[in-house]
Amino acid sequence: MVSVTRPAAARPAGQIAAAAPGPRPVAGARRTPPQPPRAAAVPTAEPGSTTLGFIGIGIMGLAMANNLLKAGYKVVVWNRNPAKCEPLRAAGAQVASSAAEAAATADITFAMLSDPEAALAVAQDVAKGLRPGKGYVDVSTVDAATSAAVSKLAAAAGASFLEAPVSGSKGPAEAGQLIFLCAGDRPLFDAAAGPLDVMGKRAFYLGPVGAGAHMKLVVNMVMGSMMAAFAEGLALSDQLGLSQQDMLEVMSLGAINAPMFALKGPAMIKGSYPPAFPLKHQQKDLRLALAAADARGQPLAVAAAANDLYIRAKGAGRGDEDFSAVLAAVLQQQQQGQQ
Ligand SMILES: NC(=O)C1=CN([C@@H]2O[C@H](COP(=O)(O)OP(=O)(O)OC[C@H]3O[C@@H](n4cnc5c(N)ncnc54)[C@H](OP(=O)(O)O)[C@@H]3O)[C@@H](O)[C@H]2O)C=CC1
Ligand SMILES: O=CCCC(=O)O
Repeated sequence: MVSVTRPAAARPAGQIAAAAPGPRPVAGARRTPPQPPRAAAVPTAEPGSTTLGFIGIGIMGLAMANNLLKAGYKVVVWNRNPAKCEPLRAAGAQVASSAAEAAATADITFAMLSDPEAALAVAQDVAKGLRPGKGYVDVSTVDAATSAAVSKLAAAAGASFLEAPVSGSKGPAEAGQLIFLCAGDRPLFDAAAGPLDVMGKRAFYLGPVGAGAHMKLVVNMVMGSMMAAFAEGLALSDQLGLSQQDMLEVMSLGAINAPMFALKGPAMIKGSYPPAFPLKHQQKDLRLALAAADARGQPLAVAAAANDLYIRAKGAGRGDEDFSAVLAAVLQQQQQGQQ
């Protein structure tokens, strides 16, 4: 993986910096509230010796954990519905009985969970297994406030924390071609370079906790709006008696060419939306991006209109289909307009 932002690993594999001793109590001094243990350095992850935790074995987690196993890392996994861990057990993973057990077993634990509520709930259990010298990397797409809350839980346990949401869907996850948008503890970013390299093609280090979440929400806000506009284009082409196939080809040759259109378009034309990126997650990302913009007084007129379409599609029972099923909401509106 080429990373513009990651320097060479800061320390040799396996070398753990000792935690600095806390300040001596001073007689007569005012009592200070209990401080969280200071985070000790996380050893650089190495295949063969490092145990990696993976929590959240959904569409993305399954592919990502599988790649870690294939690269030779020892992997311990946990999922709320334990049946989803079975393919990974068959591939050599250890299956933990709780998120806390996975985090207690692993040196660095990754989590790929559906939304802010899930990320926070699971982090509360994970924190019970975290210790100084361990790292927690949350790769779920959440808002910055949730990420900060998860970061605090890790810090209270003396562990290091990195938020690292990903760009790229099921295919790139399977191919180890994700793009990581990392922020938080820089030494953990360096220590996790190997696993990030196995799962992705590029890892950005963007700064303090919140920067990764924000970058992810901006990118997915644009993506959700693009997909909604694309769906409207397909519907309008059909209305105008044009070939949708021709529309795809014309778009593929011009400045608005995007891999997403070529990837999703042919199935959309057939009314087929096999889930790679579930529509309910795209709607969640638009909701979070709109809230982040609203908090800063920025209107997002296009994204807000797109969000309405995803809400309609979700309401029509399409939340677990691919986000390209937003076309179904466009077609439904089209039919209503014609009645
Ligand atoms: N699919 C994609 O293309 C991409 C998705 N993302 C983001 O990655 C995250 C996961 O996406 P994806 O894998 O597609 O989603 P899935 O819906 O396939 O998986 C969601 C995971 O979260 C778990 N989960 C949900 N609620 C809870 C809870 N309360 N407690 C414990 N576990 C819970 C699920 O467990 P269970 O199986 O038990 O329900 C499952 O493991 C989301 O934040 C999404 O926005 C980011 C980039 C691309
Ligand atoms: O969050 C999902 C992103 C999907 C993608 O980048 O293709």
